[in-house]
Amino acid sequence: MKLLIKNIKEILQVREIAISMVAGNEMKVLPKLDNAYILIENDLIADYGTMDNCPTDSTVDQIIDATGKTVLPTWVDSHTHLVYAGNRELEFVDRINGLSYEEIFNRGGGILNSAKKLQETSEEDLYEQSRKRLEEVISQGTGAVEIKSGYGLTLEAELKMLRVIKKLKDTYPIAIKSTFLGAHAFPTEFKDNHEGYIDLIVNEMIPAIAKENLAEYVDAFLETGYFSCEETERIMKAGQQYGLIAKVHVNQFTAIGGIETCVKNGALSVDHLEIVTDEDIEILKGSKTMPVALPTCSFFISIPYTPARKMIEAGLPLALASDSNPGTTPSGNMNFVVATACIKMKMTPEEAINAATINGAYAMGVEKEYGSITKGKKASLIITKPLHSFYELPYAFGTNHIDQVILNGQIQK
Ligand SMILES: N=CN[C@@H](CCC(=O)O)C(=O)O
Ligand SMILES: [Zn+2]
Repeated sequence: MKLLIKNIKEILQVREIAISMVAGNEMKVLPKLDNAYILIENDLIADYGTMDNCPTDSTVDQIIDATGKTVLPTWVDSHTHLVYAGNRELEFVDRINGLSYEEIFNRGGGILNSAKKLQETSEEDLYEQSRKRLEEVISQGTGAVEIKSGYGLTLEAELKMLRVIKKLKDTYPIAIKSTFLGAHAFPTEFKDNHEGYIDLIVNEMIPAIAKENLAEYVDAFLETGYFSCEETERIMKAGQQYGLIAKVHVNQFTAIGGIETCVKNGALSVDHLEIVTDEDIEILKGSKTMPVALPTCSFFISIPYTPARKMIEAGLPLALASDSNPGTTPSGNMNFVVATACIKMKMTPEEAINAATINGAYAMGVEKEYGSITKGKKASLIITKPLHSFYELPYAFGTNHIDQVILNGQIQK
């Protein structure tokens, strides 16, 4: 099957030679091609170029005329919790009325509230609720997504979440990576027995998950009041023994040395980073760990934004992800993530698009297949409506600019 997209006004993120990520000043550059075509063969990008070299219509099976439109790789959302049960609208109103995220958690709300709901929800119902959110983000241009467990907090409920993620993976053309986040919060019964819960994670949950091959990554909420550096380190090390690489929630509210712990343990990414110290930046500089910012979480719960300018100017890479979850970011819309990063974090559109494509792909280990327009990569593309320029994507932040989404060569409805 050959699909030709022709008369494209501009193709963004064209990388003739595959790269794994961009850092520092390189993030300002978003290579593009004007008046161009892309040829898709089955699920892959077979070729691209300017219109003077476009293949003739008779050599292909299907043609899309993209006159006036922009084509870019689908978003890569490397941090979500989009499998969950119910929602937390009441806590949203509690926060409007003055309670903080921390106060709500201390009253038994927050993650524990979502865990209670999920434990009472059947696997079928959980799948049904979650697939709607997955379909929504696909229509919003996401072509690869990481999904975490962490609203189960018992062996049985964590397995239920991970099986739902697996079923989504087997059913939809979007690329999915799965992360075990049993260390999201201490269940009430382990409130005063942290060691007991870590023992359960290390001795029972991780081996059971590995046996069913249900996760690629392991995560923890490394934060004051949640998991300490030492507790997280124990979990990362246990994960390593089963081939699970760490991707960790860290520095959302406080800096307690978590970034150093994660880098030391070979974490693929450190995510949130609303609070970042100079020392953290130095530690990240010498590492292969991708920092990941979640600006729509900052937006929704009114906490500081990741200091993107400072980090990029120090030479670091940065990825952007949605954090889609019922508590701090009930949205998986990567278009809004990119716009928020430009508007609130002062990232340029070029930096933000790099962060939400190739750097996101690195942060979830799919950079060889996704994140750029490169021959041989998966044909997962966004075709926009006609735009004045691609700056309109973050500028007109409330407009749906997406005309069509193609995932692995398949046009989505
Ligand atoms: N901060 C930790 N975990 C999620 C939120 C969890 C929740 O409130 O349900 C996050 O990344 O923001
Ligand atoms: Zn998260």
